[in-house]
Amino acid sequence: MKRKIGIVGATGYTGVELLRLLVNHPHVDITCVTSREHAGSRVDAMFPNLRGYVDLAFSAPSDDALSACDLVFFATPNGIAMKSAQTLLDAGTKVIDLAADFRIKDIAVWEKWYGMQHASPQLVEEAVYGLPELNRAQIRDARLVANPGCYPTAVTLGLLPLVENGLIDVVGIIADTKSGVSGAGRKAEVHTLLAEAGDNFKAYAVAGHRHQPEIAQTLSSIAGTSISLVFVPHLLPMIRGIHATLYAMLTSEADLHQLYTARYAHEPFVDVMPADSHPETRSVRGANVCRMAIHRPGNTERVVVLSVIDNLVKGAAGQAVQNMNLMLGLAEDTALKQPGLLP
Ligand SMILES: NC(=O)C1=CN([C@@H]2O[C@H](COP(=O)(O)OP(=O)(O)OC[C@H]3O[C@@H](n4cnc5c(N)ncnc54)[C@H](OP(=O)(O)O)[C@@H]3O)[C@@H](O)[C@H]2O)C=CC1
Ligand SMILES: CC(=O)N[C@@H](CCC(=O)OP(=O)(O)O)C(=O)O
Repeated sequence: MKRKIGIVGATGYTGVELLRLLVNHPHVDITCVTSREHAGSRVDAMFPNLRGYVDLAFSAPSDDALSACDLVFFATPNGIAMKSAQTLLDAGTKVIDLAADFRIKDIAVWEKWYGMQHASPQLVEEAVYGLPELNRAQIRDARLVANPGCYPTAVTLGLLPLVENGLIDVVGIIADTKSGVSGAGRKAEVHTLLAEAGDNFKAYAVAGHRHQPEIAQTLSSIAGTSISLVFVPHLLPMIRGIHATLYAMLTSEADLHQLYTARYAHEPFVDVMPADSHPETRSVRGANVCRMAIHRPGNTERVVVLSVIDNLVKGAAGQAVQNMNLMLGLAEDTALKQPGLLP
């Protein structure tokens, strides 16, 4: 029997990406898609790429309607899923939040970075951080999954083998990251206008970005000690993609390429390229893949990892479907095996 799936916020960029991936999923039926602004409109009127695939209209979000689903994705701004999650879980509906409501375990830290009071602090401990390469077994048993942020996915996967093996200095790691404008969502904002973001390149949030504590939480818990990480995001004049350039100082010698290939040998959605390669964002466009390569410039103690993802796929909707497959006891790669879109 097919599982019933709901998507809250189905008119946003991650919402429509969930739709694109799930219409080809053999074991699920999308039964409820919400939008407050476009309630009553047909999905394929708004998204013609889905004509012939989806015979549904958007409805206003309602916990009653969503509770009839087996699993609900929240592809909504921060602070929305936390208001409905308890009701849905009580009704037996599993929840995956693509926003950050359940990512940070320390509620005071979350409230500081997200500027609001948490509405469901009782659920934060239970929520599983949805990075399958780290938490696969717990995700399988989870009712509530906090899908990781886009930058944290690229950065954490890029540093994981080094941190797990205690090979780098945990002070002074640098994550120099760049994102395409779809990372900012579909809502109208001046800084993502073509005339503002096009033919331009700039850093932002250097003083502090909410993904820094998310990355530090994960890496610190792996390292068993507090990690210090400088995280600098930049906005690139492209639509999809994240490129993370990660710098760390080695404290022990190891064959790093061998370490990475062994760590990710059985991971369906992590690709380690030959050492000294240069992964391109376009190679993962539309694909649920984190592609990376390891460098030791000048054979010094400095290691440089290059890690790329599509922010909307492995950075959001694709990773969410990967988590859904695990939570529903399905093959993890169902509906997710496709290469990136070149050129
Ligand atoms: N874009 C990206 O690359 C990534 C995004 N994320 C996270 O995923 C979430 C969704 O992002 P994205 O798709 O880009 O966002 P968008 O701004 O593109 O879409 C947001 C969606 O949420 C709905 N929505 C807005 N406010 C509410 C509300 N109060 N109640 C219910 N629905 C609401 C909107 O529809 P309507 O207003 O009509 O209801 C819309 O469908 C965000 O939390 C984002 O941080 C995570 C990783 C990557
Ligand atoms: C380019 C851009 O603006 N990116 C967004 C981050 C993406 C995002 O969606 O944030 P979450 O992953 O935490 O949900 C930003 O920096 O705020």
